[in-house]
Amino acid sequence: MSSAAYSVAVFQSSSFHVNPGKPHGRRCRPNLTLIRSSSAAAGSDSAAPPPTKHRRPADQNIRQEAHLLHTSSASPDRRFSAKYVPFNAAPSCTEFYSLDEIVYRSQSGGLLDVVHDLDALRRFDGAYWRALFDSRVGRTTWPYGSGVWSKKEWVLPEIDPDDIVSAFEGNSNLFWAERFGKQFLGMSDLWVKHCGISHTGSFKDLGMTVLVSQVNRLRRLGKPVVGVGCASTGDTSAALSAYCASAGIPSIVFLPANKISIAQLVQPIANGAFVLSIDTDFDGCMQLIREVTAELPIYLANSLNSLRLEGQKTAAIEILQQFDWEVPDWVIVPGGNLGNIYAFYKGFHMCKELGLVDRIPRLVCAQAANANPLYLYYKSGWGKFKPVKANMTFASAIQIGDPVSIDRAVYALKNSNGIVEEATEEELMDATAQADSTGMFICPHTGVALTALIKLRNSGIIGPNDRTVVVSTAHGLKFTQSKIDYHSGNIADMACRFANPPVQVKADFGSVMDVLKKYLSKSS
Ligand SMILES: Cc1ncc(COP(=O)(O)O)c(C=O)c1O
Ligand SMILES: N[C@@H](CCOP(=O)(O)O)C(=O)O
Repeated sequence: MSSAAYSVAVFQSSSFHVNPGKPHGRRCRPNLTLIRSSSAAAGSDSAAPPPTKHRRPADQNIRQEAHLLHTSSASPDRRFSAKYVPFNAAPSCTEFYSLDEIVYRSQSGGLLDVVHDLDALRRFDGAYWRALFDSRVGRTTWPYGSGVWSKKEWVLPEIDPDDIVSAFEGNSNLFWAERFGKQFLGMSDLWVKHCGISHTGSFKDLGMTVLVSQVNRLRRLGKPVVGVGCASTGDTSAALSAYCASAGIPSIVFLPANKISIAQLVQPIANGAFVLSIDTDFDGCMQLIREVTAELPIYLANSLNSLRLEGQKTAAIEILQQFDWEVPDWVIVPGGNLGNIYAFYKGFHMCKELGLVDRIPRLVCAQAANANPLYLYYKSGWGKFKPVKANMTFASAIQIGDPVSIDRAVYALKNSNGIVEEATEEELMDATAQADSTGMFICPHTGVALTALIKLRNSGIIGPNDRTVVVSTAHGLKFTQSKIDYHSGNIADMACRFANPPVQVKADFGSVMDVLKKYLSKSS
C-alpha cells in the first residue's frame, strides 16, 4: 500500500467516514461507515503479544495525514463552500466575496456575514450531521479533535487541514449547576457552559482558531498579510497572540491602558505579541485598529471580521450536542462588542435549518449597567441606537460603549424572541460570589449573565423547570483581583454581602481552637 493510501485508510479507521462516492438524497439515512482499524480487522492470535499499533507511517504526523485526505479527489469537503455576503441583505442582493479576499465591510459600509451553501449541506439530513459531529467528539484526529473543527463542514469547509491552527479548543464542559440552581433559584435544570475553560481562558479561542487558520492560508496564497491585529479588553488579545504564536505569525494588540486585568495583560506579552498600551478606552482602541488595518497590511482580528463568528457559533451547536440534540429553553450570554450573541443565534439557527433540531432557544443578552448601550436600545423599544461612554466595571472585558456588532445582536434577539437585561456592579459581584460559593469560580461577566437569570427568574419570565444555559465566557482565574477586592470588603459603596475573608489567627493551639469552635457552632 502506498503511504498516501495507507494514511487515508488509517484516517478512516479513527472516525466515521462519509462514503464520498455516494451522494445522499435528503431523506436517505446517513451513510456512515465505521471502518475498523487494520489491526483489529486482521484478527489476532491470543497467544501472541498484541501488535504494536502504528496509526500512520512513523515519518508522518496527523496534520500531513489529514492534508493527504483533503487533497485526494475523494475528499468529502469538496462538496461544501462558504462566502462573505452583506449582513442581512435583501434576497435580491448579488454582492459577495470569496473568503480568500481581505474584506471586512460591504460596499455600503455595513457588516458582512459568512454564508454557507445550505443546499449542498441539505443533501445530508439532520440525522447524518448529528451522527457525524457526535462521532468526532473525544478523538485526536486532525483537525476534528477540536470542538470547532469537528464541525469543519459548517465552519470553513474549503480550508486545507494543513493550514489549520488549532489547540483542540471547544468541547468545553456543560456544567450542571445543581446547587446554585436549587439554593438560589429553585431550579433543577440549570447549566453553565464553561467556554472559559479553554486554551487561553475564554471563548475567544473558538473564533480565533478560525481567523488565524484563514490568515495562515492567505499568507500561503501570497496575500499581503504581515501581521494580525486587534483592539481588546483582554481576551481577544490573549487568544490572538497565542494562536499567532503557534503559527509563527506576528500579532499586534491595542489595549486600553490600565483597564484590563494583569492576568490578561501578561498573556499577549508572554506570547510575543507587539503590545500597545494606549491611553484610551476599548472603543478608542477599536477606532484606531480599524484605521490602522485600513492603511497597513495588518489583518483585523476583532469580531467585526465575520470569520470569528463562524468559530464562536460552534458553542451553540455543542450545547445542543451535549443535550443529546434536545433544545434548551433559554441561553443567556453576556454581551460587550456583541459578536457572540449573534454567533450563538447563528449556530442554533443553522441546526434548525439543517434539520438537527426543530426549534431554537430564547436568547438573553446580559450587559453591565455601566456599559449598557444594547440594554438602553432594547428598553427604548429598538427606537434609535445611541452609543454610550462605557464606565468602569468589574466586568472589564465588556466595558464597551459602541459595539461593532450592534446590528447582528438586534437581529439575533428579534429572531429568537430574545430579552436584554443589565446588572449593577453590586448585583454582578454578588452573583459571582454566590456562584463561587457553590463550587464554581466564575468571571464577573458570567456574574452579569447570572444576574440576568436571577432577575428573569424572580419576575417569573424564566420558570423553575425551564432548561436554562448560562454561558460562562472567561476563566475566573483571569479576574482574581476583583474577587480579592470583594472578599476583603474593599469596594466603595458595596456591601459585599457574600464576602468570605480569611481569619487572621495567632500561631497557637488555643487561638486556633477558639476560632474553629466559633465557626463550627455557626455552621451547625
Ligand atoms: C469574558 C468576556 N465575556 C463576554 C464578552 C462579550 O462578548 P461579545 O463582545 O462578543 O459581546 C467578552 C468580550 O467582549 C469577554 O471577553
Ligand atoms: N471582550 C473583547 C472585546 C473585543 O471583542 P471582539 O470579539 O470584537 O474581539 C476582548 O476580549 O477584547
